[in-house]
Amino acid sequence: MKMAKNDNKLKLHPRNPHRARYNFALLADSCPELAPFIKQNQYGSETIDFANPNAVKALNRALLVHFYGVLFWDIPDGYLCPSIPGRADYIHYLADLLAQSNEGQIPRGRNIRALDVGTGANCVYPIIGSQEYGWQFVGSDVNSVAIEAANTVVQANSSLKKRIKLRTQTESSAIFSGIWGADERFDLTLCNPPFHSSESAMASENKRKWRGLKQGDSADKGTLNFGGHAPELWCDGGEAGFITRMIEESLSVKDQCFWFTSLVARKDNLATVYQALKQVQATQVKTVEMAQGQKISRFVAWSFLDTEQMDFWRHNFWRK
Ligand SMILES: C[S@@+](CC[C@H](N)C(=O)[O-])C[C@H]1O[C@@H](n2cnc3c(N)ncnc32)[C@H](O)[C@@H]1O
Repeated sequence: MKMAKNDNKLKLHPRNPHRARYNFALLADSCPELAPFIKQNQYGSETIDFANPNAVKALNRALLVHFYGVLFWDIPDGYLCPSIPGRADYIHYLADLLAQSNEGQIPRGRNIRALDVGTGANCVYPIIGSQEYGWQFVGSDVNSVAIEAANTVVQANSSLKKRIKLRTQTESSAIFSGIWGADERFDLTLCNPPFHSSESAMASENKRKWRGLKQGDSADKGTLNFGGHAPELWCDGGEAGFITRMIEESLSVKDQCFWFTSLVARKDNLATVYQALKQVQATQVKTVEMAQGQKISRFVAWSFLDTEQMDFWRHNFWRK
């Protein structure tokens, strides 16, 4: 089992455009609604109040318009307002993963198809992936309100409309079944799984994080998930349970995907994930570490294809 490590753990991916400090003046030029939230911190630098969900939402809108040309983006009240820099990192490391099987070249364009499991109302992974690399995305979610909100964003932006489709998962315990067409191929699947195992576990963890935020921890790059509608953030079995179900289901579409991947936020869950991958006899398994603000995150990637099948795949599907 290979463990890919970053040279500098606290830095975002080299291609991540959010590596530099936020230039708030430039961002407010692109999105004037950010301006009223900009203030000076104790060192005289411009910042916003990262504990204020409206300020974080305005920052996200500014980042999405400035870096990704997304002219309209919104989420319903209480839904997950993601940290854009961290989400972008996962996409760039996925591009590297594909490049490793493509003579170092990142495959770009509409031939590359990705499935974002649990895309949420924010639809941020498909937005970043389609704008950075031209990939096509299907975003799935069990929450129909989230799917409707994501679809409103996609339909409002002509650059997204051609590349992103949304599908509702009607069976809450299913991951791929009901979403993945009989002959459908995906080059990648990605997922930021529901993390907590119950609503009460989520409430106590959030309380702890908010206390930390008020004391100034990890506020600068917006590493916390602001908002977050309860069912977005928890499921039976928590993160480990969700990923285990995904691994089990991946077996049924094993020849229709190049790399399956999922974030694993809690390091302690890796052992369970590796055990599940052993059970299904995945041919290749990689763990890729990423820096997300102050903490290290990671995703696990698995495939049922061997290198010969991967060569066949890229010649057939990526070179058209
Ligand atoms: C932690 S949120 C991630 C949202 C978004 N991708 C992000 O990173 O901000 C997890 C998402 O998974 C969705 N979800 C839960 N069970 C699911 C399932 N079986 N299939 C698809 N989505 C599911 C939730 O509704 C929620 O939107």
